[in-house]
Amino acid sequence: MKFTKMHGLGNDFVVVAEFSSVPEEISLLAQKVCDRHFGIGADGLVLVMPNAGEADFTMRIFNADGTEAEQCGNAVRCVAKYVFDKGLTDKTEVLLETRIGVQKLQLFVEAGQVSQVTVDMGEPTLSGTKIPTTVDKEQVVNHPVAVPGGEFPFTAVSMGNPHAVIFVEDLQGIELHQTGPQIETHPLFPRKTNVEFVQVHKPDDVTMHVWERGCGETLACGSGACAVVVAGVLTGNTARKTTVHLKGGDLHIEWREADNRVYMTGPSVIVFEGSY
Ligand SMILES: N[C@@H](CCC[C@H](N)C(=O)O)C(=O)O
Repeated sequence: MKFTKMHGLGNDFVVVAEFSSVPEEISLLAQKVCDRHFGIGADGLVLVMPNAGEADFTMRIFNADGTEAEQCGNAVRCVAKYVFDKGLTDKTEVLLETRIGVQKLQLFVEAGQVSQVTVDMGEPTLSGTKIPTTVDKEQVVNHPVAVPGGEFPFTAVSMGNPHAVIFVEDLQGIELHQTGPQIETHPLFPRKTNVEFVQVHKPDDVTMHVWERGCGETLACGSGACAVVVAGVLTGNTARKTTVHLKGGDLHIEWREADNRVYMTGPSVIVFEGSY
């Protein structure tokens, strides 16, 4: 199987474009290739496939534990670079079908290669049961979650996948590897959740650390950064246009008032090619 190793701000993926549909044993394949000791090593396995409908391509994303995610902002940017840089398209506006629908990608090209991508990440879902959480409210804002590591007020946002966003005074005081998995698997979240801890420097400038569902700590999470800005606006912590600093670099996020959609801009990188 030919693959391309890519990353979006250190959130890394094995990208494969060899299949026309999802293979039966995809969960096992994802676990094997993502293993950092016995496989290639990645946070996720990404399939790029042809699309039979209005979109240009189809993407599916599988976490390192073999579970399928509905959405992945960093992987979407990687796919944009993959299809353009490899000559599968010459369009700079690409339609990509993911499990949450067709996403529009704007590609910025420098010297014939994609350097940055803006992704229309769609409208956030805020209804507690739709995210899903077990909290039956229109919005779940600063709701308490109690775990052995402490009690935290979280704001729940779905960007197609679930996120629990927690604003804290000092990120250094957070034991991410302890509290992350405790919140990820808390009964409040029937399909588990991604967990973002955020420190606000200025309303348009925040730092986020992320514990991802199905992967553990990653260096960046695109859908998570979008959820952070939505939660930031709902809680009065951030502006609608905010730079989110992650361990792997920066993302520029805008939750646009005019259309209620979230736009994410950031880079993606090809690291190497191989066969497995
Ligand atoms: N890193 C991704 C999100 C990947 C999926 C996530 N772990 C989930 O299970 O929802 C991103 O950049 O959005």
